[in-house]
Amino acid sequence: MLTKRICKLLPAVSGSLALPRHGINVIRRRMASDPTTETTRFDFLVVGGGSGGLAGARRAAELGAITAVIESHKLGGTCVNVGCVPKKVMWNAAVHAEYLHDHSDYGFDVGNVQFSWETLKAKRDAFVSRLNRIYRNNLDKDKIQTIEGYARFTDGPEPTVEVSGRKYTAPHILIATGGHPSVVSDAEVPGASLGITSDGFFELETLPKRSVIVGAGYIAVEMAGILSTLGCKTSLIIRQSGVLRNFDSLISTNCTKEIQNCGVDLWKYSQVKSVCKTDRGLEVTLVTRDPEKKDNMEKISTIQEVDCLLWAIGRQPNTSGLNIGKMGVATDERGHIIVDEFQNTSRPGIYAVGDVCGKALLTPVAIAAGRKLAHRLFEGKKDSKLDYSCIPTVVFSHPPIGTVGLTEEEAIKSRGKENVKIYKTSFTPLYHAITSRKSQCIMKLVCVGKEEKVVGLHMQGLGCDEMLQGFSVAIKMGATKADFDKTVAIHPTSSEEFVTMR
Ligand SMILES: Cc1cc2nc3c(=O)[nH]c(=O)nc-3n(C[C@H](O)[C@H](O)[C@H](O)COP(=O)(O)OP(=O)(O)OC[C@H]3O[C@@H](n4cnc5c(N)ncnc54)[C@H](O)[C@@H]3O)c2cc1C
Ligand SMILES: NC(=O)c1ccc[n+]([C@@H]2O[C@H](COP(=O)([O-])OP(=O)(O)OC[C@H]3O[C@@H](n4cnc5c(N)ncnc54)[C@H](OP(=O)(O)O)[C@@H]3O)[C@@H](O)[C@H]2O)c1
Ligand SMILES: N[C@@H](CCC(=O)N[C@@H](CS)C(=O)NCC(=O)O)C(=O)O
Repeated sequence: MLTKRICKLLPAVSGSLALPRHGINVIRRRMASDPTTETTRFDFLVVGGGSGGLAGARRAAELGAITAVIESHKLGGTCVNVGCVPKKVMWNAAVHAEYLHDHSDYGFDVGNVQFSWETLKAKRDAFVSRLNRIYRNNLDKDKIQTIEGYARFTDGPEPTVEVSGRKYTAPHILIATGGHPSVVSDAEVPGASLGITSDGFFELETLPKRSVIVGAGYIAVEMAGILSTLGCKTSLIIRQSGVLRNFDSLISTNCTKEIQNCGVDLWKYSQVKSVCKTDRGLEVTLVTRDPEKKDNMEKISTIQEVDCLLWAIGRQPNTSGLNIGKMGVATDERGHIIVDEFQNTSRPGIYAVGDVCGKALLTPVAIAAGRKLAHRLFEGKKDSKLDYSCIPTVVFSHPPIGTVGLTEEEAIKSRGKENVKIYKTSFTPLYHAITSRKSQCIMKLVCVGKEEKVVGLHMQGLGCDEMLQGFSVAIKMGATKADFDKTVAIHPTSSEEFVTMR
């Protein structure tokens, strides 16, 4: 069963493994060590063995390029080790906890159910370690050299990368070094370093009893939902009135409600003022200034006996140690590498993909950009580039959110209010017809022009995570509202509402 699941996650494990077409002799010839400079040469040198780097490297090798991947930590990068994969395991566990509440309504007497975080963590860690090994095997099978260590650029007649005193070069070097969680310094918030980030969340050995999460984005919403649903008293501290403020307003408003519906204690218009350690845990002092209240007075509150303070306030690119400034690789004010639509940096022969570029920080985006680049460089497909429009994304909240394309606000801004037509609905899914626990399903279609082209689709509700991919295909193909209406509904499902909206 596990093997089957891994294969689904990693198609190449079970599928045919494409070896470089030129064979091993060519590898010897092109992966040559220059005895005068002791620099090893490849066709393609990839810095970072995460989603984008691995995908780009493997596609390049398949297309015949002699390739190496440099990784300083664990193969698989953020997604495999401290991101999507372990997060989804935790979300699945939380979904079990939710369903447990509904079992008696569905006629099951499950008695006194015990939950072991320790068991879950051990199984999750074992799975992640297995993925690390699979990725290593995949690289070996594809004849891609894995170089362990931290890469740093050194300039010379050509861009060169140094790892543990050894030098490597290639006519094409890809930077796919991802990012790391942003932190608040103790100077900004005294005691801030007593907290952890999402990386630390995956190291927790026991389920915290009392957690405080700071942030209003994907990670804050997902981790607050997981902890609260698994039984930890959880407070979420947000600076404004709602979470996910960059999402469509319907999603932001509804998710802000749902997060409280799953037991999270939400502190709006609040920020952490200070943190201190007591013998009963952390004491987190908050400052709240609520503009919705008449007096709008600053209020100071304290949350005590906190055993997990988690900062989830965004991510920073891994560029500071690369020495790329001296290479003529331009970065923005936050350190993200600036690339054009073909992932070219400002230095010819050096490219960047994934989180390090700071645009759409999602695994499939990094993978797709890496693969498109490989086709351009090693298959001569000069127009091969990723189209960054209409990228579907799911937030694994409770219930999950699915969203693709323009928000209502973006459509109005770009097309004018008179050219935008909105269809929306809100209902209680049939699953909840007989449960005392309820969650809503909300849906919105954003259409533009006379033809009512669907340019945005936003939803939150049971099953919305798995519902999104198919609708994204239709929207990418340019479907109109009439195309949606022409499609016969599937009953009884929540997704049918999208083809019967009026
Ligand atoms: C908690 C969390 C949950 C997430 N959930 C999802 C999700 O559900 N769905 C989704 O699509 N995305 C999710 N993401 C985002 C996703 O993980 C990233 O977008 C994706 O991993 C980016 O891939 P990348 O290749 O750009 O970088 P990474 O995967 O971060 O890989 C970069 C690699 O480069 C290595 N590296 C860095 N510097 C050097 C150096 N100088 N030398 C050698 N190696 C170096 C790092 O060790 C790392 O392995 C999540 C992220 C987090 C943090
Ligand atoms: N399911 C998924 O696909 C998934 C899951 C996890 C992560 N990711 C990716 O990883 C990225 C990083 O996730 P993230 O949640 O860390 O970042 P994020 O989604 O960018 O959200 C961070 C939010 O935290 C708030 N914030 C920023 N600084 C703050 C501060 N000093 N104090 C309090 N709040 C602050 C901001 O919200 P306000 O401005 O509203 O205050 C900001 O939008 C995401 O953007 C996403 O692309 C994807
Ligand atoms: N469905 C994906 C593969 C699954 C996937 O996204 N895997 C993540 C980690 S579990 C990844 O980073 N893959 C990099 C790679 O497959 O090269 C694809 O082939 O595009």
